[in-house]
Formats: sequence, structure tokens, C-alpha cells
Amino acid sequence: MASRMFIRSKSIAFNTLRTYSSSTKLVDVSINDKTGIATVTMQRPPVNSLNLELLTELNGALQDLGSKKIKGAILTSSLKTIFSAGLDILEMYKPKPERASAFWTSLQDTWLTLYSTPYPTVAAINGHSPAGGCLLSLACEYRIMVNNYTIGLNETKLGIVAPFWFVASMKNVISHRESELALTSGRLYKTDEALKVGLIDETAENKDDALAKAEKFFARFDAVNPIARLLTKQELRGETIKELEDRKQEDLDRFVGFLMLPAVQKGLDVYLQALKKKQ
Ligand SMILES: CCCCCCCCCCCC/C=C/CC(=O)SCCNC(=O)CCNC(=O)[C@H](O)C(C)(C)COP(=O)(O)OP(=O)(O)OC[C@H]1O[C@@H](n2cnc3c(N)ncnc32)[C@H](O)[C@@H]1OP(=O)(O)O
Repeated sequence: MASRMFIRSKSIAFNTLRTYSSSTKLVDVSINDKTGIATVTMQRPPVNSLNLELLTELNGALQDLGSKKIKGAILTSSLKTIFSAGLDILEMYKPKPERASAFWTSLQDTWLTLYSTPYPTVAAINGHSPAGGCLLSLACEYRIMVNNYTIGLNETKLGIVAPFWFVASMKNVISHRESELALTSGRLYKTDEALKVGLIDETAENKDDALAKAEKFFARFDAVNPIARLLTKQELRGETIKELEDRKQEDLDRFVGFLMLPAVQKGLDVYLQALKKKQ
């Protein structure tokens, strides 16, 4: 079998599976030469909480893929039991306003990039995926989740409010009624429950199974004109994207203002303490 070039951190080696690989500290991207599928792996232990740096690297990686000829991209995690624990609570707890602004802007931008990629996307959810983790997976076109984990927009449980584009992301996937029930109560669904309401599309035994199923999802487009596919995606997602673009500053001001409320800080304090006590 012919060897293929494998580039990683400026060194060149030979590998039969990957022709392209770029690894930053927090995000690894590899493209399988045989299938044309890119795998974007978040790697920020212990829980892939989304801080400014991870979001910036993730957004950069997703944007770079837009200029490559790929069949699709899979978003997943390097961690054994966690896809992403959502937003890094420490970015919101006692924040410096400038950092909080940069952080929220990077979340908005990452969501906009992921929600509107020209290439098909699958979230291979190989572990727990609360709040911001769920948001990232909702921005993908298809969700495959490994059994026995949890997913959902649980913001109210932290005493915070999911912004309109989090809510829209959910409502574009599951029904308005189910979204209302889930978001107001901060419900986290187990994998099988998430499948029942359509929050995920398929379950998987393990990560490898999820990756194999993702490949099958991309194969659905083999006989579809890519431009027709993309324009259809834009038609379906355009309104939600435009709403955030139009209200980006308002949303940012709201976030920063919200974080400055003593009651919000108190709620985050209690939640953080509870997370620590768990051990
Ligand atoms: C008045 C109306 C105005 C309206 C305006 C609205 C505008 C404001 C909008 C604000 C919206 C903000 C949106 C936020 C969305 C989010 O994503 S918030 C984050 C939500 N995440 C969670 O709730 C998850 C919390 N974590 C867990 O449940 C668990 O950690 C886990 C299930 C993910 C993993 O469990 P396990 O494997 O047992 O690990 P742990 O021991 O719990 O954790 C290890 C380690 O990581 C720390 N950690 C966990 N999650 C986070 C996190 N999200 N951020 C930061 N750190 C986290 C945890 O504390 C442990 O740390 P130590 O080892 O103890 O130091």
C-alpha cells in the first residue's frame, strides 16, 4: 500500500491514514486521506470546559477546514467520559469585564462558524455533554452519542439563563414543547432519553462505533450535489444565524451585564462549591 504523507507539528512522517494533521494545544485536527473526513478533537482535560483559548482554537480549526476539500467533519473529545462540560464556569465567576467580553465573543463566533460550515458536520458525543457542550453538538448537523452519558441545556440549574440562540439551537432540533420543558427545568437527558426526543440522532456503543456511524452519515451525501446541499443548509439555518449576527452586541452586553449581578455570582459560587464537594 502506498505510504501517505503525515504532517504534524512541522515534522513529516509516514502514515497510511492521515494526510493532514494539525495539533494545537487544545484542539487536534486530522483528515483521513482515504475517506476525506476530518476529525476535530477537543483536548482540554479534565473536562474540556470551554474557555477563551479552547474556543479560539476550535473556531480557527473549523474555519481552516472550510478551505479544504473534505467530505465532512466530526467533532469529538479526547477524554474518556466527557465530550465537553460546557462553558468554563471560571470564565464567568468573578470575571474581568474585558476577558468576559472576549470570551463571550469567541463563543458567539465559534457557534456561528460551526452552525454555518460549508461541509457536513457530526458530533460524536463520547461522554457527558451539558450546557455549552450540548450547544456545540446542536450546531452540528447530526449527533451520535455513546450510551450512558448525559446531555442537555441545564443552565437554569446554575441560576443562569440560556440566551436566545441556545434556545433556538434546541428548538431547531426538538419540539418547542420539549424545549420548554427541558430548558425551564435544566433537564439533562440520558443517551436513550435524548434519542427518544430527537435530541440525538443515533446511539453508539463506544467512540469507535460513533466514528464509524458518522462515516455512514456522510455517505448519504455521496449522490447529492454539494452546492444544492449547502444552499439547502443555508436556507434552513440562515434565519437563526442572522438573528445572532444582528443581535451580537446586544447579546454580549446582556451577558456581561448579567455576570455583574451579585445574585448571579452567588449562584455560580454555590454551583462551583457543589462541583468541588462532589469528590
Ligand atoms: C435577568 C435575565 C437576563 C437574561 C440574560 C441572559 C444572558 C446571560 C447568559 C449566560 C449564559 C451562560 C451559559 C452557560 C452555559 C454553560 O455551559 S455553563 C456550564 C455548565 N456546565 C455544567 O453544569 C457541567 C458541570 N460539570 C459536571 O457536571 C461534571 O464536572 C461532569 C459531568 C462534566 C464531569 O464529571 P466528573 O468526571 O465527575 O468530573 P468532576 O470531578 O465533576 O470535574 C473535574 C474538575 O473539573 C471542574 N469542572 C467541571 N465542569 C466545569 C466547568 N463547566 N467549568 C469549569 N470547571 C469545571 C470540576 O470543578 C473539577 O475541578 P477540581 O478538580 O475540583 O478542581
